[in-house]
Amino acid sequence: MASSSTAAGAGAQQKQPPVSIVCVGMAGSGKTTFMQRINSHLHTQHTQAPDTTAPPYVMNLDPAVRSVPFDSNIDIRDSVNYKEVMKQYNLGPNGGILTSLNLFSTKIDQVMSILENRCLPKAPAEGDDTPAKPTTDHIIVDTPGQIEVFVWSASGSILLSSLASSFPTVIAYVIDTPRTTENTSTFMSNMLYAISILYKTKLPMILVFNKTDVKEPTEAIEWMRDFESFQAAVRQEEEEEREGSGYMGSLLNSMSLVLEEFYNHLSVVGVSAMTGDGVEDFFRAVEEKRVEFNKEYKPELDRKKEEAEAAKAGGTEKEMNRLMQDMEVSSRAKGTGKYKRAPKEEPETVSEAEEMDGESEDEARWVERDDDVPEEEMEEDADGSLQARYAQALKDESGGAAGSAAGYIRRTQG
Ligand SMILES: Nc1nc2c(ncn2[C@@H]2O[C@H](COP(=O)(O)OP(=O)(O)OP(=O)(O)O)[C@@H](O)[C@H]2O)c(=O)[nH]1
Repeated sequence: MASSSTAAGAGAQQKQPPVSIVCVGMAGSGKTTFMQRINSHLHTQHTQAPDTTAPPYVMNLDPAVRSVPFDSNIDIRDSVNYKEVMKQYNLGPNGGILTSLNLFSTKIDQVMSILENRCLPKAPAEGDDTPAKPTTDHIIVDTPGQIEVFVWSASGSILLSSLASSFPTVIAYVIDTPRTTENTSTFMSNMLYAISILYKTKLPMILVFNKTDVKEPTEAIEWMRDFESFQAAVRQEEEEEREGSGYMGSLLNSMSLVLEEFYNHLSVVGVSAMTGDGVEDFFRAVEEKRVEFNKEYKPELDRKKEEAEAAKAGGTEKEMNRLMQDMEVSSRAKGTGKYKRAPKEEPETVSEAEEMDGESEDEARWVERDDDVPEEEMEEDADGSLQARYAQALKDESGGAAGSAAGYIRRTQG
């Protein structure tokens, strides 16, 4: 406990943003029990060291859960009624969860501003040297048991990327150890699931082997660290005819070689959400991943964000230029704006007509609207106000995060 509390306390004094821990895992792996355990661990820590630690900020993103055994600061069920969504849109359970998440993610702007307000360290008043008391050091997030609905949906991506853009974010992939280590193929299936989540979310991941009170993850960890021991287990299963054909065995063997690189990117801890065993190891891994996030993931995320913003700004500018070109052409053609035509004076005498013919074509056809107005002001008046209005309209169209989130969902979900 000492090391994790020290890390949390030191983090607070340097005014680091809290780390957000997103718990994902298959149904029944023990996510909710694990959430309850880490929540109570952080509360106990805060009771013991109130000046250097803070209780966590808790979010529940599972719309279908009937009751959660911990208090949530933000609960998706407060904004979306899962049962109503199913009824109204005539959906099944998974469609209901997906649509509820989609509806919730259209409010991501509000959610993020609450999170930032409550969880980011406040800047001290000028001249105030006292170390800031942490608001919170951890944001913990529970997700639906249907992992694919969360990880593979547009709304899941929006929620995760929004979190990661404001806070160091870590995925805690909770695994049911006794079931996963039943045999090599179940183990491999679970690892492939983890790999798909790692590559989809592009966030640092901790493999949490849960239920260690029932079975220690020693075997699983050995399989990850040493592919030869995994291959030996595959051979043994084949000999015992536990796992069917040789084809399956050679596939598993090849996979174990391929996955070696993936395993190197992970932190692995064994915990028992039931007894609390291993929770300190988990928080040590979180601190490691926080550092890794800031060093490796954040620069990449920032680069992507800048690229997206530049592309958006570039796109808007291009649109604006095209629009302005169109406007110039049409105002030239129509004789409006700065190309407004002077009312044509009819020559009253032949000499007047000759004089008028002698004027340069430009002078005769295109005259400034008001000679007393400086040119820059004129341009602004003629085109600028319109330009500003169009720029505003384009800005409005591209929308804030919520607008773009809604658009993104519409586009990706059809
Ligand atoms: N023995 C043991 N049982 C556990 C542990 N953690 C969870 N369980 C049990 O596993 C079952 C599922 O736990 P939950 O926390 O509901 O799992 P979940 O992943 O949230 O499940 P969903 O809500 O369906 O996604 C429950 O019966 C828990 O009591 C543990 O560390 N040890």
